[in-house]
Amino acid sequence: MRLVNAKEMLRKAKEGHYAVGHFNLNNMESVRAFLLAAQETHSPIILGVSGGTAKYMGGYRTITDMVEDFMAYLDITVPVALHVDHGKYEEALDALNGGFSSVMFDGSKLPIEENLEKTRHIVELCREKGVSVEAEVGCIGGQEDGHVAMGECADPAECGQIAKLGIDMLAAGIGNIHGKYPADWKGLNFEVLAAIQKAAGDIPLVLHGGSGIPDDMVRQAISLGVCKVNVNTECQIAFTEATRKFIEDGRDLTGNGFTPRALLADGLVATKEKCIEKMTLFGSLGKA
Ligand SMILES: O=C(O)C[C@@H](O)[C@H](O)C(=O)COP(=O)(O)O
Ligand SMILES: [Zn+2]
Repeated sequence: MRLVNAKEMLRKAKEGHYAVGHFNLNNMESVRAFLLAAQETHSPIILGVSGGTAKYMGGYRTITDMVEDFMAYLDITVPVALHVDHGKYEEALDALNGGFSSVMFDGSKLPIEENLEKTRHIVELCREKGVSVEAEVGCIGGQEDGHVAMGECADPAECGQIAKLGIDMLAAGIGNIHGKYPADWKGLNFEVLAAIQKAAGDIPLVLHGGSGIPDDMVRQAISLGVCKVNVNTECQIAFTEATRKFIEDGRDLTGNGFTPRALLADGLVATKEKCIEKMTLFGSLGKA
């Protein structure tokens, strides 16, 4: 199966009251781990690529070719969307030219008028190529410049404005943040989430910062209209901890003692298991 855009998988998720997992790629092992997890559980999946990952992995075209070739090699038959994550304007255009099937343009740090104008333009370009579009309103913070944000909430009126531009999904702050949540985090704001969904009509909503949110909050968010949940940090931790344990147990010294593929094998398995755990929580198993 070829890459698909995220429109149809999110429409089905909305109708079926579950969410599709968005998992960030970080290296070749993560490509393999997420594709195998989705195929094994018969789940649709969205593979997210940040600007940093695009640079690390050789640019958007290289990643498109790698994912498509892996899909053919592993005989992947479930729907897979390849999605720019938090794309700046130029990154969104590069990914569009590089064969991505879905694009997030993140104009949330711009004045709202500029965010609307640039999102409108990205939507026009993506429509021509059958590529789905995610927009963002109300900056979703994280640990930046040594300061841990506590989670901003977006303005539902602004969400209503951007939803009218023909986007396919909307990311809006509801108290969620990227990375590890601080101990005194107040939780998701479900009143704001309900108001945003009302303002955005039937546009599927996206929950960023999906690592570390208590399961019951994730379920409630899905029941209120979240159809895509982004996860990166928990998968990175799973990979790193498993790899560290492999070394600390001295297993890297078995065999010839210097094989990189063996060194990374446990990390791959741990990433796949974490992905399946999250897809189970999101309710997407068997929905491909
Ligand atoms: O960290 C990235 O580069 C990707 C994230 O911003 C992603 O969009 C996301 O929201 C995942 O959040 P996390 O699970 O808290 O890392
Ligand atoms: Zn994010």
